[in-house]
Amino acid sequence: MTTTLTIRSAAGTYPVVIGPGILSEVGSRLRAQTGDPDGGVFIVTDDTVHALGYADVVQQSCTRAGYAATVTVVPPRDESKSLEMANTLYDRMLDAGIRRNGVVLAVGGGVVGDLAGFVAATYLRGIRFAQIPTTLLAHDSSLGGKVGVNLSRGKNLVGAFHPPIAVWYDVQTLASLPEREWRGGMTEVIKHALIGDKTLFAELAATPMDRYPGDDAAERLVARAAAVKIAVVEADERESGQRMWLNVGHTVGHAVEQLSHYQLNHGEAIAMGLCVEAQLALDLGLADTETRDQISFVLVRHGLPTVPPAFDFTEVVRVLNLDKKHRSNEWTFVLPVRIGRVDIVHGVTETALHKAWQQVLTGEENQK
Ligand SMILES: NC(=O)c1ccc[n+]([C@@H]2O[C@H](COP(=O)([O-])OP(=O)(O)OC[C@H]3O[C@@H](n4cnc5c(N)ncnc54)[C@H](O)[C@@H]3O)[C@@H](O)[C@H]2O)c1
Ligand SMILES: O=C(O)C(=O)C[C@@H](O)[C@H](O)[C@H](O)COP(=O)(O)O
Ligand SMILES: [Zn+2]
Repeated sequence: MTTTLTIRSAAGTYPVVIGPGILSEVGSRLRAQTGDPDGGVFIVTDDTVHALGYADVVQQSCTRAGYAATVTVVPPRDESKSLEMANTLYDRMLDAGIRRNGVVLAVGGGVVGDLAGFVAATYLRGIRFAQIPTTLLAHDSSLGGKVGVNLSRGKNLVGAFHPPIAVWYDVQTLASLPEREWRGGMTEVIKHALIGDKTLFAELAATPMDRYPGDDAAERLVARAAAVKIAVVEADERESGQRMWLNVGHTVGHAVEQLSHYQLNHGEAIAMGLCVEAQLALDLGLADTETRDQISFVLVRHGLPTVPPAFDFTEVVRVLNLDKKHRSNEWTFVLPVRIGRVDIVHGVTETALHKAWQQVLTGEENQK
């Protein structure tokens, strides 16, 4: 079985193909979509994914389809999402003779997708790229065209909106994901359910899916979560409003992820961020206790952490001040109001956040 969704973007409509066995079809799909075998194919992957052979399968399929394809491997995880690594990739692309009509293929998780997409967005002022996700979390990162790298002072502070020409998602790659990475990806699935699919949220609360559930179930799960993201991105591709919804849990979560020096994975940090932000929504009178508790319940059910490390709160504020959603003099958060609805809230104060942060850290919220 294969599910095909589409995303309408200002740059054109692109397919999101989800199913088993897609890796070995990438070359023929690329050929069918772009028609030309010129310009070169530049495949980016990380060490772990490379060792699993996924990039080689993609490369061989490209060669069969008539492309000159090279594979470049970066170290795994967020340390590779840097301007330095982007610079290394530009050099490799020049060495490989990649032209303006070349294509970058990102074979990996969100790190490879964000990095390779950023390089594609900027090399020769922008060339085409396709996302070939291999993590559950990448059902989120591969859609919508946000690409970028981190600076030492903050996450995703340099980037672009550069939609891929296609997302080819082979769910069979998810079978090799370590459970911790599967669970991290579940955070974004839960986030999408929270934003726009109450039925999925209820199903996740009733039945944990804390590891790879097999090809068909994985395909259905990815397609349902992706459908929420696609609807939001189509309504507001450049994040002038509604797309900020996808940032629920991320104002606090990104700060936690960075302050952990990326020892927490993105999904773990966002799970903690969701819990603090759910408490904040309750404190501000925007959500009720049941909503807050449902959110932490479903996260715990999927083996996710809900309490951030006891970072110095002034450090949290320092990092959080650089969040891209903030307006000049006030903080902007996206807060869960009820299951199926999040709101953009301007003017959140440090005092309010500190109270919510402390409550989650000390477990005091459980007494309320
Ligand atoms: N652009 C967006 O819209 C968007 C959305 C969400 C997250 N992100 C970004 O995505 C990144 C997190 O993505 P991620 O969680 O996929 O992390 P990741 O890319 O670091 O992958 C997680 C780990 O899993 C390994 N891995 C990948 N595929 C595997 C497989 N099939 N089998 C075994 N191991 C595998 C990787 O080598 C890595 O060690 C963060 O940088 C986050 O900021 C971006
Ligand atoms: O696609 C979006 O928009 C998102 O916000 C998805 C998030 O899950 C993702 O972590 C994204 O990278 C956050 O972007 P940022 O603009 O907050 O850096
Ligand atoms: Zn995220």
